[in-house]
Amino acid sequence: MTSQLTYTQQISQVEQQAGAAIRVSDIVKRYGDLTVLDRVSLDINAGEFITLLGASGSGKSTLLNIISGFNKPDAGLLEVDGEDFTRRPPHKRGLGMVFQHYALFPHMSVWDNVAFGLRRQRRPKAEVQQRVGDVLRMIQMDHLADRKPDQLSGGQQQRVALARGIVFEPRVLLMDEPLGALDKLLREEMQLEIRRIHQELGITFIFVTHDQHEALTMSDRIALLKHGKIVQLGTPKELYDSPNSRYVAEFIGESNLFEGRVDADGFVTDGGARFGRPSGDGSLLMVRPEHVRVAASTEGLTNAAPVRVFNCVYLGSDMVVYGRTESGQVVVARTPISHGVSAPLEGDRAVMTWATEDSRLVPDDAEQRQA
Ligand SMILES: Nc1ncnc2c1ncn2[C@@H]1O[C@H](COP(=O)(O)OP(=O)(O)OP(=O)(O)O)[C@@H](O)[C@H]1O
Repeated sequence: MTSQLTYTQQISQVEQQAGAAIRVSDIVKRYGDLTVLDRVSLDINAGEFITLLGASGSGKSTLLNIISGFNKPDAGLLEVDGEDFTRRPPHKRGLGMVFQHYALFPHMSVWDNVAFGLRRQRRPKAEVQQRVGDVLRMIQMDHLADRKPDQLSGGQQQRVALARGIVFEPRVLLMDEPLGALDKLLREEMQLEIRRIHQELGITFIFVTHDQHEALTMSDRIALLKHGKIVQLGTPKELYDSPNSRYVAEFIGESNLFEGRVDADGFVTDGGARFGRPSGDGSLLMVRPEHVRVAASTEGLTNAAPVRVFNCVYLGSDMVVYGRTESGQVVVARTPISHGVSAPLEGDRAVMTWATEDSRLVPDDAEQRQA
């Protein structure tokens, strides 16, 4: 709902909302000759879960730290619910933070770790009791309140760090790779847990990760950064289905990309193959592996890429088939395993095929820059 409101409308709704709206306008950050953030602008809706995604060094943490106040921009404006926060010190911003290195006090119990900040602010005892109890119940750690951090698993420690971030009832929670130190299973469990807590609290979450899968799982919207610029902003589905450049198509999920051009009869690849004309604009035809089927012959197919199979990977529920066309292009198909269908063998000839409506035109990076 909120994503359809204008920034001004959101501001007028602030009283009823737990989360704050954030506007980043033309933020620039430089270190010497290196421009780390290059006029970044971003509107974050109140109550939204937004992820800053990008490769290492793309500027995600720098942007997050400018929002938190731990870093100062060289130019640009930061507004929180319409108020200028650009130069406001971190402790006066009222934003919660969770880092990858949870930095819990080792000599204090879980309870005391969570209560620490509130006690330092000299909040009344009853309020501290109430809030810490509520938050520990929310993160399902109330039964471990007396434990010390070294008696907890990594996932449990991260829950405590999360509790410390939300116990102040901030209107925004900033998280910098909070799951980076956890193993895959725990990470996936915590992704769902953080998503649940977001829904329960209704506050704005800004989450930094370099893991595209994590971003797709958790976010309402994703801002994909490259070299200090947001190259695409959208819902996970928008970024996955309609990437605006080769970079985005390759960063988010797996993709088959054919270089070529549209002509009167459809799409012709640089290698001379003909395919149906997909929607979109650009000189790359993209089709995701899960939309590619492996067929035995080209007969009756609009989209047919004959290949020699060079690898076939069994993934339990799915099978991934890698083929190479005569011109050397790799085409990947990911299909659910069904009984009675045998996997192609390495060295087999096969035909990779897809429905035209499952493919899409994507601008190559240079075209996207011109646009
Ligand atoms: N204090 C600093 N002095 C000089 N350069 C810095 C400083 N802090 C960050 N940088 C540089 O700024 C760029 C962006 O860093 P940032 O930490 O924002 O990237 P990131 O996308 O969060 O990467 P990562 O995923 O590796 O943490 C990097 O090239 C980094 O080396």
